[in-house]
Amino acid sequence: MIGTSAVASPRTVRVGVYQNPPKIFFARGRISGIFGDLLYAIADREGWTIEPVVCSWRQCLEKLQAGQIDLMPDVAFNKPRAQLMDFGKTPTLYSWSELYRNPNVRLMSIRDLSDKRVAVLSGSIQETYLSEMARNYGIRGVVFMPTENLNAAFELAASGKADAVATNYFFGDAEARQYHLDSTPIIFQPSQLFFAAPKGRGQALLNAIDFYLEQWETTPQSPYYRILDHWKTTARETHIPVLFWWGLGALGGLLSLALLAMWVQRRQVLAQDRHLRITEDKLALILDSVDACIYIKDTELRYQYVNHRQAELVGLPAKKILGQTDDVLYTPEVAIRMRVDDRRVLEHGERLTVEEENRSANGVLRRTYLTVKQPLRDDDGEIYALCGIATDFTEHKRNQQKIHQLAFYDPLTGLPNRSLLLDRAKHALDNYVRSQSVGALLFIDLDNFKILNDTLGHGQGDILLGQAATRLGAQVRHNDTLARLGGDEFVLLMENLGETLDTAISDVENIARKLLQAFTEPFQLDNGIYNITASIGVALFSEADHRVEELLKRADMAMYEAKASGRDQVKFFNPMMQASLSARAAVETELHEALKHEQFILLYQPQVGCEGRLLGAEALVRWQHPRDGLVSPAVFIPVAESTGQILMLGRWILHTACLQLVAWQGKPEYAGLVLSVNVSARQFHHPDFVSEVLRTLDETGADPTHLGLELTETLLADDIDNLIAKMKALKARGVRFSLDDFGTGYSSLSYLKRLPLDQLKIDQSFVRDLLVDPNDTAIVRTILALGESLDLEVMAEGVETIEQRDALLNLGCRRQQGYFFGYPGPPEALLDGRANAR
Ligand SMILES: Nc1nc2c(ncn2[C@@H]2O[C@H](COP(=O)(O)O[C@H]3[C@@H](O)[C@H](n4cnc5c(=O)[nH]c(N)nc54)O[C@@H]3COP(=O)(O)O)[C@@H](O)[C@H]2O)c(=O)[nH]1
Repeated sequence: MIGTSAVASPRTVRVGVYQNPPKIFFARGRISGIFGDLLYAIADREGWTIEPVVCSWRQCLEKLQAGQIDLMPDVAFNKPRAQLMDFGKTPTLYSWSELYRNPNVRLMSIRDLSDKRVAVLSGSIQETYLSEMARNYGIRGVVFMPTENLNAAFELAASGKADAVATNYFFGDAEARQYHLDSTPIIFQPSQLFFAAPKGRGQALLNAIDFYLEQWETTPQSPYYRILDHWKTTARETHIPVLFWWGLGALGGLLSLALLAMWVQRRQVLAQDRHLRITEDKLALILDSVDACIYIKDTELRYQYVNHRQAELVGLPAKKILGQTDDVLYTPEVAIRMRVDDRRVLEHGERLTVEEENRSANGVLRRTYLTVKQPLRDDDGEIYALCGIATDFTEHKRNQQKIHQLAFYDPLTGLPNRSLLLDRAKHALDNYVRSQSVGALLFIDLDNFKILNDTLGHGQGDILLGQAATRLGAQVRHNDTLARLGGDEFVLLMENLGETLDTAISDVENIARKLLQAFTEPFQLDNGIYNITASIGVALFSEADHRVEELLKRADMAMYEAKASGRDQVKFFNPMMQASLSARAAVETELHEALKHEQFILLYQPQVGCEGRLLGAEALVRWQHPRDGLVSPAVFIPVAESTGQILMLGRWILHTACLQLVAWQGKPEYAGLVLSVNVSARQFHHPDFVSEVLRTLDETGADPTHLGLELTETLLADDIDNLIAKMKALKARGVRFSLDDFGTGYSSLSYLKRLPLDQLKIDQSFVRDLLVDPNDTAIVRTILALGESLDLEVMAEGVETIEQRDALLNLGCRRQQGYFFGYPGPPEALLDGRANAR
């Protein structure tokens, strides 16, 4: 995620480590725990080598001040410490402290601390804070028992040598169970935990740590959250970032303390405490200034206390709320839901965290609250009330939804994107394995969408895609997932189609037909209407091997079959397609060997002009397969193109053709011939294509003016300016260009005019039916006229009979190629063949 390093200086960083799991501890020679993992994640990116220095908390503090270590993790910020060491800007964790008691000791409020022995980590923030608190509250006789490490403190409390132990919540919650200590309601001092460095000597390290923390803490997928997750500190069920929980926890801790103090004061009646400095009024002031709704309800669910924010939410003054129940304040649905939750708290003593959606007082603004409800107990542990703290997290929720939307939905159509589809498909397949209820994946691809994009522009293409998504969406069942994979590709995932294959197939067929019908009406674009069709490939779950990728591949193959059969069709994946897929995979594997051992040859087919004069030849590659003999390029060129092997093969073909040209240059009868070489789109688009051709010409010494490159119309679909630039660079050296298979694809006239072409080659399909289909005659005539107006030569290919030859001559097409003049053969055969004879 991070592209640049914060400081980028490789160095050894000495880090103090002490036992305080899960935040930090030393295990197997490494620093472990949340701080440890974070530090290593940062060190990996910064090139730091971490050198752990094991020490007790106090020793670590001393070493840090003496500059014997460079970093100390897990240090709570306070002003005195800030005099002695430097802190980063971004807190690493948010925590609070808590007291854990020996089960034989009664410890319900801070007042009970009187004459108690409290074990604390020596020099810790808990020691300082508790002694200050005891002094402020006038609590006498508290004896602090400082220990070198937290485990020793817990041991003291467990063995009865101390009555309680004070520690941070992270460590305490996990350890208290092991030592059979009970947690108490006494929680205090929310704190922010940092990495600290020696005063004035570690700013660069802290900056680097801040750099990562700042970014990671605002990014849900970052290492920060992964690490917290790993140490089980995130609240998975609500997917709320851990920071939020810590913030809420800290607030909760503070408020609980305040509330508790307030109620304890009230209940312990003015009792003995003349020393109590914090009055109820002051606490109410604090509670009113907090940005959260706080309330207390008695066991009859009547409000006993509401703070200012809660009164605002309800829209009544606090005194009008007191004594009321939710039935009077909220809509019946909200009141019922609240009552159910409140009962759980009061009757079962549960501490609940619930997400609530309430309307504001004026009933218009809908806000989302994260509410913590907890029971309040008296000295005997009896529940006498509940306390609720509701934090408005509407903004957070909105942001969360935005992030989710961006991550899993396609912005153009609002449909699920590829990630969400893959996730749902995986669940669907898992479900299929369990239930055997058939499902299907339909791959929907718009026909010739590229033409729309290229001719009317991407803006119009987007409009059509949006409308297509709406039309498709209207046809699908509620529980199915319609997704957009990208471009003009949509996928429909259908589940629970029943257990018999026959019904499933007919259901899928029905839906697929409806999807095709959705395209029968023209689409309304900005400047008029546009007709388009779609092709659909279907793969059924029952046929797949339970892998999403395989299922997608099969549906994709079936979709291509639908296109090959004339488009606007539905095809189901069948084993024949699988066979062709396997054969293709075999070709791909064998091509590696073939390229390594140069198992290819070039054959040359004559191209003739007036009176059958030999003008040149087209080089056509063949694979001399050691087992299968001569293999047609129709079998292996498409595979080589899709795997990229065409790049290596193309280089060999060009090199061999150039060597042939050089051989001809020495022989007068061949010297004037032009040799045409087919170039695939992938080859041409390679950034080094031009330099490779020029280098081959230079290395072989072939005359560039006798080399022709045959490009296909598919090339014109991509970045035309780049295409023209490349052609011009080669043209400058004299290389010639033909547009092959002309008439089968689509070529915009404006493009054609800009391309530095020499020749159009009429596709053989038009020549084949020239004598029987007047349309083909018209097409050939049009291409010839086009060639004339653009000043381009026109060559017809696929001429097999004398009648075709004559018909072409009559139409004015003098340049011809085809079996009638000669089959592709060895170079010597060019002059021996019929080319000469005709
Ligand atoms: N990128 C590269 N592609 C190549 C190369 N060599 C061939 N190919 C492409 O493979 C496809 C099949 O080629 P091939 O089997 O060689 O067929 C060519 C001719 O043999 C065939 N042809 C020629 N005359 C006739 C005829 O009278 N009748 C008839 N039925 N077929 C005939 O046409 C093919 C030539 O097509 P074209 O290239 O479009 O001029 C084919 O797409 C080749 O392009 C290579 O080296 N690189």
